Amino acid sequence: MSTSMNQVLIDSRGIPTSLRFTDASFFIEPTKLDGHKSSCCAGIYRRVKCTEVPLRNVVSARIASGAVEVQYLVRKGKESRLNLVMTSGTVQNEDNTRAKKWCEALILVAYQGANPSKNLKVLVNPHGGKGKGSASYVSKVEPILLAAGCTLDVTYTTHSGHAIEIAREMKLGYDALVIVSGDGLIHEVLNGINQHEHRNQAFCIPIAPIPTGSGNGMSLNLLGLQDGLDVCAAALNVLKGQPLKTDLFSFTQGDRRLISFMSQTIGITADIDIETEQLRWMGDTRFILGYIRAIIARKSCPIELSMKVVDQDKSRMVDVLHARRAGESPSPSSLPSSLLSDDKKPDGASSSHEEWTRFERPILWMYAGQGPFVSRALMQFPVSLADDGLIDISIQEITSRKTLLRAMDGAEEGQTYWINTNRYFKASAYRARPLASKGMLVVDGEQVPFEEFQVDVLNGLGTFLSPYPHYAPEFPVRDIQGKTQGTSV
Ligand SMILES: Nc1ncnc2c1ncn2[C@@H]1O[C@H](COP(=O)(O)OP(=O)(O)OP(=O)(O)O)[C@@H](O)[C@H]1O
Repeated sequence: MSTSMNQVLIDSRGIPTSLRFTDASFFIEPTKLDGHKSSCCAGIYRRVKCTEVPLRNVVSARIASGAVEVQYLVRKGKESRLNLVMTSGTVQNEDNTRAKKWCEALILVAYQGANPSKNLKVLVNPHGGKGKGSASYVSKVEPILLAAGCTLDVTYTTHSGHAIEIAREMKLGYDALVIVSGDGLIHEVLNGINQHEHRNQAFCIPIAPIPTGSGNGMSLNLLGLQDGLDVCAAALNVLKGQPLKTDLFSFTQGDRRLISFMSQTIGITADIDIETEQLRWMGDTRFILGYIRAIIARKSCPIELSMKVVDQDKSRMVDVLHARRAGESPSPSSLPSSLLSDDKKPDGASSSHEEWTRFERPILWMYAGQGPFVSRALMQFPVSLADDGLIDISIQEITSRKTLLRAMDGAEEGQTYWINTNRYFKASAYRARPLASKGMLVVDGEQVPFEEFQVDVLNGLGTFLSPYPHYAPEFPVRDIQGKTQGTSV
């Protein structure tokens, strides 16, 4: 029997079990005597069932009262969500000191040398999404964070705007801000940080969303489609994620300045958010219902829109995205000159990204922002990069009801789609002004009166925890006709 440093033998409820790890996985291998009872055969073991756990899913390993305890996250089935489980057993043929060393060695590789015991500020919104934030936090998230030995400073928000106050006054010593809610609370936290006495330092504390809101766009962008709505996967990201720098946006309207981290939207897409507020209990289905309602009404949105356009060629945007994912360095300040060549100038107008270009056509909606998903059913910015210094602007010109409804092909459970809007731009800034009666626009879920405003990019000011060096990979993209545009955009 191997007694290598990477293995210990335990007695797990009467079953001799080997625990070992490699560079990639942790293995639990129950063993039993191969048909013999004689002690002379005690060394001959037959493996009965082996469990392999990715090392990343290992949360804790320790010795407690002479027993080894390892906690880790596993899925019951390929498609199912993660759950925290524990394997434990008394140490066999080993002394406690060696088993303790084994636990330390496992944690060292499972955390790649990082400290598992983080100092965390946790904000829980009991009101977000279907109202299950508190229950999910207590039953699923907190046990994972405590298992890792984290120190938790938890606040349950009591009113709208509460998270702004907390973030504005918070201490700077936290390793991360854990936001148990949807995108709306992240928006509040970033706006609180923006008013912090030590703003720049506060912006460096990474934010880790735990998806208990309606849309949970940021969580989907960081964790991907499979894990983006899984609170246990998000808790694991708190422990194991690496800081990902993201652009933020400065939204200026008169004297008012807001930080936006995800999106600003005007027209039908804003109405969807506003008019389905009372359907919060439906989760993200409320957006699909709202979309159908809005398309039937098909209200136009008369605005004057000007942008500092950097690119408007979708296929080139996909190429740039792939190049960045393949490791090419970002080039926000040195955009390829080809992007600005004469044949690609927007609407034939003369343009460099320092010049304003007017978009003159009548529209149904405008969605500007970053991060592929705004909700599970809506991949609004599939070619978005986290820190390219640009804002993606998607504009739906007025078109037939039939064409618009066909976008719903992609809005099935587990499906995503790119509303193949008539126009998609990357810009360094934009301005919008209502041309008719003013309504509301929506900034990261916050309703704001639609009056003239300007948005500028704050390059790389935001920090989120992420398992990936970019937004999560492999977003399948469908266009409005339901045709696949690419599978790993
Ligand atoms: N205790 C509370 N009672 C009422 N509202 C609250 C409370 N705490 C926070 N809020 C407000 O709840 C709003 C909605 O939260 P959040 O946006 O996180 O969830 P959501 O809208 O369901 O999700 P998403 O933005 O992902 O669609 C926040 O903008 C915040 O102002």
